[in-house]
Amino acid sequence: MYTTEFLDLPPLVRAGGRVRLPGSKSISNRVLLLAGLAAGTTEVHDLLDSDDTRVMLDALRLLGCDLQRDGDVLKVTGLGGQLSRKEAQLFLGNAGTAMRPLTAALAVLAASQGGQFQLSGVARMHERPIGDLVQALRQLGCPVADLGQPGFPPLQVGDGGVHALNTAAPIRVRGDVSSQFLTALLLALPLVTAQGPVAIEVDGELISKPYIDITLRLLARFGIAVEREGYQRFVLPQGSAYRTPGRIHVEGDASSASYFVALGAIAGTDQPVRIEGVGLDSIQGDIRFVEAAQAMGAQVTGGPGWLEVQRGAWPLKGLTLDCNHIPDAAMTLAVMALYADGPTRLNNIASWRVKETDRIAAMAAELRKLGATVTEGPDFIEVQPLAGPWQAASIHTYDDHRMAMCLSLAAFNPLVAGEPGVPVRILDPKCVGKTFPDYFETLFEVVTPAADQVPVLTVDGPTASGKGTLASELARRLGFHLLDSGALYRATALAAQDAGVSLDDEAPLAELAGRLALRFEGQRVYLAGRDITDPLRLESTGGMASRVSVHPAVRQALHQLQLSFRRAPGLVADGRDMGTVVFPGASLKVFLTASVEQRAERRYKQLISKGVSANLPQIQSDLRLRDERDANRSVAPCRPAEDAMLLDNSAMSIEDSVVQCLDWWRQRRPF
Ligand SMILES: O=C(O)C1=C[C@@H](OP(=O)(O)O)[C@@H](O)[C@H](O)C1
Ligand SMILES: C=C(OP(=O)(O)O)C(=O)O
Repeated sequence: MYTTEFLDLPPLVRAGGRVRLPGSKSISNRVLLLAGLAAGTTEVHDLLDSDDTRVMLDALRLLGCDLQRDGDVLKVTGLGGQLSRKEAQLFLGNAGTAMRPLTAALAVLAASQGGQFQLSGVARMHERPIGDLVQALRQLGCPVADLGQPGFPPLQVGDGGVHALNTAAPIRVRGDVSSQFLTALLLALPLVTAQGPVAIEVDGELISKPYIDITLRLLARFGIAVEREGYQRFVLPQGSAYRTPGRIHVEGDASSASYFVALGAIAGTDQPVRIEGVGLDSIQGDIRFVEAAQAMGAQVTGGPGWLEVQRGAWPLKGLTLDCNHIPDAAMTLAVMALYADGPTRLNNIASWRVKETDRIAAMAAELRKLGATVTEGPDFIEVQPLAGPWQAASIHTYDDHRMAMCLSLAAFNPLVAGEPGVPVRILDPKCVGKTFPDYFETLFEVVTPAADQVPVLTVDGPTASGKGTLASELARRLGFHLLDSGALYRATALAAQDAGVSLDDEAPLAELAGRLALRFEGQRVYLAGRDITDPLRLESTGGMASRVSVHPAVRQALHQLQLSFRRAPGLVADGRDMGTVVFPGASLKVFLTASVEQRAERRYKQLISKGVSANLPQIQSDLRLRDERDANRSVAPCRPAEDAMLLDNSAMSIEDSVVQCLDWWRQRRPF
């Protein structure tokens, strides 16, 4: 997951390949709660691992459920309807699928067994309505206290006492704010059917109906057959009891699939975008996003557990659609609308206003930043395709995973072949952690950036100038790949040593460099499968690398390998000729220097701290020698590029240097 302050997406042109989706949030949290309430152990396969499921798991653990991980399987041993703890404070983040159902289940359990639970979440959760559910629970006779603003979390359910519940009369609940209130009652009320059946009646037009279908299907898997009259009246039969199915599989998330369906529809594809984990047989209502995407032009085929998407009509076709049945995936249509031939109007989406953020307002504001004309109303949004050029925009994401994922699709803006397009900056990309922590990594695996549009920042400088530390910190803060080009020369030197090749023998050295089997894995480096991280850092290896790197043929052999590090979202390249030779078009070139005395002292301290004996005057004279050799070699001498920014860090902390470079970087970006 990218935890950077922002993530810059280069303009993207093509897509294709295979995507494996994470598990469905809606199924995961329902299954977890049902397994937690049931007796016995449920093996949950392919559970979503994200913020929303983590808060549910934490809550179940606090309530006394036993949770055991076994590879990809989670074994949940439930409470069997009996509270094992009578008090707990539960933090539920911004997960509606945890807050609403747990409120109902704990209200019922606390009232009937004597208990008291506090449920809270992030600030936005405390602005998301829950009053209709609270009212329904109070009708039933459950004590529920508002701990903040009435009608919103935080809440306290139960007061420690045992209360007789009024299950004879139908429980009425409003359905037009969120279907999760009805879902919550359906999941919780089997707990109070000992005396007789319990009926729920919906007031007003129920929204987001397909989510009720998911609830009913999963209840059925846990042995509860709900009788129903459409979406108006539901009856839980007397004696309903959760029975674990033993083993249950979570489908891939159909809402998450929408971004990749859109990708296939928008991007030119060499091969289709294949989406695995969810298919046309999905029990999730958001699978019907496929129909909307097809209506806009996407070519979609699919089967059980898979979908394949390719661009069909181009530009896409604008559409007008009642999106009440696909409230989450519909957001994706608003971004597809940018690529359409006419306006797109999404109707009946009032619930967008009370989700992770006010999504109608947020979507309108961010699409306008890209240059679109957007009209919004209380329950609709209308987007006109872009008339003029796209604007490079810095997109606010409002701590809303879907804003981040949807707006990433705006990076496909080089609509005319040959146009470079503009980058899109996604602020706070870690918000995708709610349902799809690796969204951006997954995206980068299947997209191709526009030619020469992946940004590069080079850091060149002499030995021990601190460029390695600076470059890796810059890469970390920008979420970019890192090329430590020195490591390639060092690895070549080690490979030569292994093969008994002389460091002066240019042709065989170049041959070795050309087929270097190097692999970088986090902080570790492997050469032909052997971990060379430590030998790579030895002073003696540095000296050998300096000798190897004077050979033009070796430099040439490593050139292509270095270029291959330039991948989305961007690259920080550290070395001696990154800005001058390898990436002459880099957006920012930093040439880092420090006095020989300073560098020698740093190196000296570094060695001493590693327990290696060192001699300061010796290090100084070695450095002078290497500087001279590097600066005066005929090929790619270590000198600043003409357009490089010089940074003498002799008297600067690492953080000061990082801040300075990020400042320059920001100035060069079009946001
Ligand atoms: O029950 C569910 O799993 C959900 C129901 C929908 O909410 P509303 O019923 O509030 O529209 C949906 O937006 C949410 O992401 C998940
Ligand atoms: C509305 C959403 O989440 P929640 O389950 O918190 O309601 C969503 O995921 O788009």
